[in-house]
Amino acid sequence: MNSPDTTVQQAKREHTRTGMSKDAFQRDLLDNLFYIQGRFREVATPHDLYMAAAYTTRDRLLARWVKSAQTFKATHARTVCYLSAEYLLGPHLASNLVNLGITETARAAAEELGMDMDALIEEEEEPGLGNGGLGRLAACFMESLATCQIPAIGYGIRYEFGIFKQAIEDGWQVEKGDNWLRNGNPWEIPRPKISFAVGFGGHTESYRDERSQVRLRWQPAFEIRGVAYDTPILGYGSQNVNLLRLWKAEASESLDLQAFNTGDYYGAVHAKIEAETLSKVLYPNDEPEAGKELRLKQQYFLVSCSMQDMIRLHLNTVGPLEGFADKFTVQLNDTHPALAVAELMRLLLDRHAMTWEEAWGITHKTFCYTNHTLLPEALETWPVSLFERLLPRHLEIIYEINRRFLDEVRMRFLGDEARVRRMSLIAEGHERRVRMAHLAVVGSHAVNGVAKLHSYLVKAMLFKDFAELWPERFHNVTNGVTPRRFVVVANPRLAKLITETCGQDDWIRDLEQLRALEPHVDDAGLQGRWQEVKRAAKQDLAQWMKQATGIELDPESMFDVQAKRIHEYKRQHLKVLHIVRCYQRIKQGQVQGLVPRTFIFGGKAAPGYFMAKLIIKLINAVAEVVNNDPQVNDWIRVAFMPDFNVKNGQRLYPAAELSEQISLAGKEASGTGNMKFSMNGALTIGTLDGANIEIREAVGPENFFLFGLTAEEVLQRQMTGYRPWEYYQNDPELKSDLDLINSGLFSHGDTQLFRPLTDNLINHDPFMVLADYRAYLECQEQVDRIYRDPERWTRMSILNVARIGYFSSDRAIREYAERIWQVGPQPVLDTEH
Ligand SMILES: Cc1ncc(COP(=O)(O)O)c(C=O)c1O
Repeated sequence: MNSPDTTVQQAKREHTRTGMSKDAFQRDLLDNLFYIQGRFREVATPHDLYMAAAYTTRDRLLARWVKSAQTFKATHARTVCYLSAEYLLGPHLASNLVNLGITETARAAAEELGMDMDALIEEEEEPGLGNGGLGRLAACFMESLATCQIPAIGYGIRYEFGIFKQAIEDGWQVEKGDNWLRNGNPWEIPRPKISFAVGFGGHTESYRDERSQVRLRWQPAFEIRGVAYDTPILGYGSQNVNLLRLWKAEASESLDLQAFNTGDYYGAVHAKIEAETLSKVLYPNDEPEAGKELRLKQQYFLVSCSMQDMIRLHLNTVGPLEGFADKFTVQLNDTHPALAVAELMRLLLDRHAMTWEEAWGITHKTFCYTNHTLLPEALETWPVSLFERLLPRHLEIIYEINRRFLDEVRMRFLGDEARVRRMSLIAEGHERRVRMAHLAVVGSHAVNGVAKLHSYLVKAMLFKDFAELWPERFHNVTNGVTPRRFVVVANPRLAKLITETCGQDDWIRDLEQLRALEPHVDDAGLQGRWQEVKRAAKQDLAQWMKQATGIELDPESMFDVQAKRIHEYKRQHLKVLHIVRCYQRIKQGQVQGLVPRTFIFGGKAAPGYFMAKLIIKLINAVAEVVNNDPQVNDWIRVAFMPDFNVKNGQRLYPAAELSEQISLAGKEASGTGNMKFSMNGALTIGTLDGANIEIREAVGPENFFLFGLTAEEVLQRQMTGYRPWEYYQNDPELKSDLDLINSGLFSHGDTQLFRPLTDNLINHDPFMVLADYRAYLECQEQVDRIYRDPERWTRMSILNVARIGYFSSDRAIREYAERIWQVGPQPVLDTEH
């Protein structure tokens, strides 16, 4: 062991701000506390300490970040630009410490100063700049891109208010503003000089250029500025740091000047405020809200800043724009940034004087598009009239793209005008609308779905006409999630056990290596420790839940969890019916075969989605009765975790034993929560939907609880006529469960409260809850049977983890890199340490 003297000297010798030893970290933590927070140890609040720890960690990223930028510039590295309206990042501190490889060092440094690193990590407010799966996928992809050493820039919007915070009052969801920047954000670096003007409104006009060619240009009515805020995204075990560049809206200087000069002080300030509303708030819906002008403005703001930035970078590093598509490949995360196709065309045509053919050649080679949903209500369209008013030049460009595209369709499919109408970028009707998905497909050279079944349905149904025209354009890349955040950070006990069992921690970088667990699956020692790890995580969650909600969970019971956005297609109400069935059976003394269970839900409902909010109320109403009935609460309890976000997800995944993935087959594109649960040793009860199918194949059908209609059967029933009331009438238990919900038992005598939900199920049931009810109950009985055999259950749990390696986002990123982006790694060399 070093003497104190020598360690202090070592720390001094180590670079200030980048030294990786405990002493260097400690010294810099105190420095940052003093020089950034202006505090000393005795008076520092937990928030001051968190800020100091965050800056100390960020300092250690910056050298790698600068090195990465230098490397990518010098090598002219091909770069992936990920365009996404959402990034659901989760807290940075713990994840950056893991990726730097200094979690234990930092912990020890903090401990010696009398600080608890876990408490500091808790202090961080997460940037909730996304709604759910799509935004979280973007965050996993950014981390995996850096881990796979692929140069990348993530472009998005720096919403001042992210996804609302959910509180539960009287069982109902109440939304609270998410002022996440209130206490400062130590992870971002503002770049006031990287800023672009974004126009709106006005008109287009023709003029003659210097070669007397007639050209078009746009004279916007007003402009807003987008200013870059950069966050470094570090890869695991690599020096590569990628850039997340988020745009904040500000008033343009010209607007300022005009208004102030005319003496209209109030008007000037007002205009400034109005400009800034553009990046004020994330739309809290999973689906687009029809006709919301601000949302279209946000989308254009994102793509205009991002495409202008790429062109700036290209001109600064590579030169002439002819090679743009060799330098950049741009991934459109759903249709929200699809306008980028028209914007790049505009910039190349109007600003850089290219011909249509030149500009289209580049644009088409640049873009790739990921589809995320088959739900018709989620397919974005915008009224042509709104485009005319806000983006007149883009509308002209879209019309021209459409004209040329439909000519191609007519040539290929002679006389098939119905097909032409179906494929047009413009939907005709009483209100003409721009189909953003069609714009994305036509403007991209690659289109992908996010799980095998989904990609198949994208080709066979959603974009059937397009797949017939361009079959080579369609791909599948099954989603993945990062094991760093969702195992190493979220579940350190499990990570330690895996590392000890496998004899190394290479699995963190190469998740397929989890296979090394498999030979140990019958080892009683491992099984015992595996159960211990799960029990400890359940106790942690129980403790948190008690403190957050007052609800007592029994860690000896099975933790059965459904956590995801609340949506009818995800069928949280199917799980409620199961709870009501358990309740009735226990009340009637039929407890044979039952296993004590804790039913845990988490998830937000879109603020305007009445049925989803009623489902939350129903869950809490059932919870109130069940949890307060001593006759049943030894057997079952129900808890709703408020404010399901990334941070709370990290509490849930490690503690879950049963993962509920029970959407109606054909509706869930992929799901990523399913992967996170399984990676943490939960067994899945699920339908053949989204990535469940591939998870089941990977972990083995015998280690997965399957039930329900297949996507094909769903289609057949829809075609032959689905009659939910027949299930209601013919299944006495189902009838009695629905009747009990309407009896007022769960609603203090109110027999009408849940009627909209139950009536909808009995009469319409668009997501076939009643058709799958019986199969679900039977499958749950099988779950109980196996849970009663802990050895068997644990074995299945270990096998789930051992075989889940495919669902790492590193694998997904490698597939994109090879099949879609044609981009390779560009390692950044460690020259300092
Ligand atoms: C906060 C949050 N919301 C939503 C999701 C998506 O869940 P699912 O894929 O089950 O819909 C996730 C994770 O995958 C998440 O972390």
